Amino acid sequence: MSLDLSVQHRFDGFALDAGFTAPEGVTVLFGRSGSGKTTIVNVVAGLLRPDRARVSVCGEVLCDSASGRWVPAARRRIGYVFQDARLFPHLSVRQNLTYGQRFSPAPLGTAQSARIVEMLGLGALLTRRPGALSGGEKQRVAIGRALLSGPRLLLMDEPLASLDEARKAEILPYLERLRDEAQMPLLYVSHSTAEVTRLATTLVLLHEGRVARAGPVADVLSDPELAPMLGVRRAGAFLTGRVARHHEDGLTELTSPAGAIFLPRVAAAPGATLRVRIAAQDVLLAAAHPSEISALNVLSVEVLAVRQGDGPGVMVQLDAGGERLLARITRRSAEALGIAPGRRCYAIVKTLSVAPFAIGENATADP
Ligand SMILES: Nc1ncnc2c1ncn2[C@@H]1O[C@H](COP(=O)(O)OP(=O)(O)OP(=O)(O)O)[C@@H](O)[C@H]1O
Repeated sequence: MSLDLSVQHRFDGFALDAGFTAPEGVTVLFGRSGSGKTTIVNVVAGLLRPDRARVSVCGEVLCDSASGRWVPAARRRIGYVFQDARLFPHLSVRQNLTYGQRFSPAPLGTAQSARIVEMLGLGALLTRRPGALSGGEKQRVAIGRALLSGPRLLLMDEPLASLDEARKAEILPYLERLRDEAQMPLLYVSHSTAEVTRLATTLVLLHEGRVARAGPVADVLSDPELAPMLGVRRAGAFLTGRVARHHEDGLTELTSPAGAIFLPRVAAAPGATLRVRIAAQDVLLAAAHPSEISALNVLSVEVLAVRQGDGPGVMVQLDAGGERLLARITRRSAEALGIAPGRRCYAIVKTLSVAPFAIGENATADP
């Protein structure tokens, strides 16, 4: 079950030339404004007929300019969730949910529909009108409506962008469940590194209409060569860890291949596996194990690569027990500490620098 895509298209002043494979799970299209994310989504949906393209979903060719094949949007069996929920205000949640089924070539049956209503927590909302729903609830209905039409692929174009932080936090666990249970590719456009960390299985980094890099999210986020495209302040990798215990002083302790990690308390139960995003600029490096220091997270690491920036900073890629971290330090410090590939040192991560929104459940990792 995958989406395979290659597309070339020109607008006045913009050329798109991109190709990638999106396997099951969430493939996030990430890149600056105007890098071509929505154009790609529109080609996959069948809303834009490009100059040249080949798009196939689960082996079925939907568009092939070489042979002239073009399956119209309505027959593609693709679900589309937009930034705004676009529900019908005069219909109940139940009627909104079933609306898409009327036009679908393969709508879900009653049992599967009930399963999706349960997965998205919509049971208690079925008789309400959209006007009586929060933004997060509306988006859950929009996702449910897309799923009930029986899609082979779900397209989500910044589905959280119109929500505040509280509503985002409310809907993310549902998206995680969808990722882990839907057994289809989800193509997801986002500007948010927190969403990428939390949801992505695969990351496609777009830069000026081209794929700068595509691959497993941990590999792409920890590549120091890509940091300039992400922006040095936004660059950072993540560690996966398992909740070991909640301490009485408000900290949660994770065990990870990199060592123990302490976080402000998270809601996840002991045993849950989490991804913890660690921004490169929040990591300090020390040649020796520091003593009498306030930071709780001190990880033994090995330098894998060093990337020199244009300014005074360098981006250092680190191996932490088999996982990858990035640290952004000054060139001056790197020279003083002898930071070079193969050098063993210590990465210090200030406990409270790990933002709660950046912590997500990750059913696929098993440290
Ligand atoms: N219908 C159109 N006609 C002309 N130019 C277009 C059209 N649609 C998009 N473009 C241009 O193509 C480029 C890519 O647009 P696209 O919407 O795919 O970018 P994006 O990465 O989704 O951006 P954003 O993050 O701001 O939504 C932009 O320069 C945009 O102005």
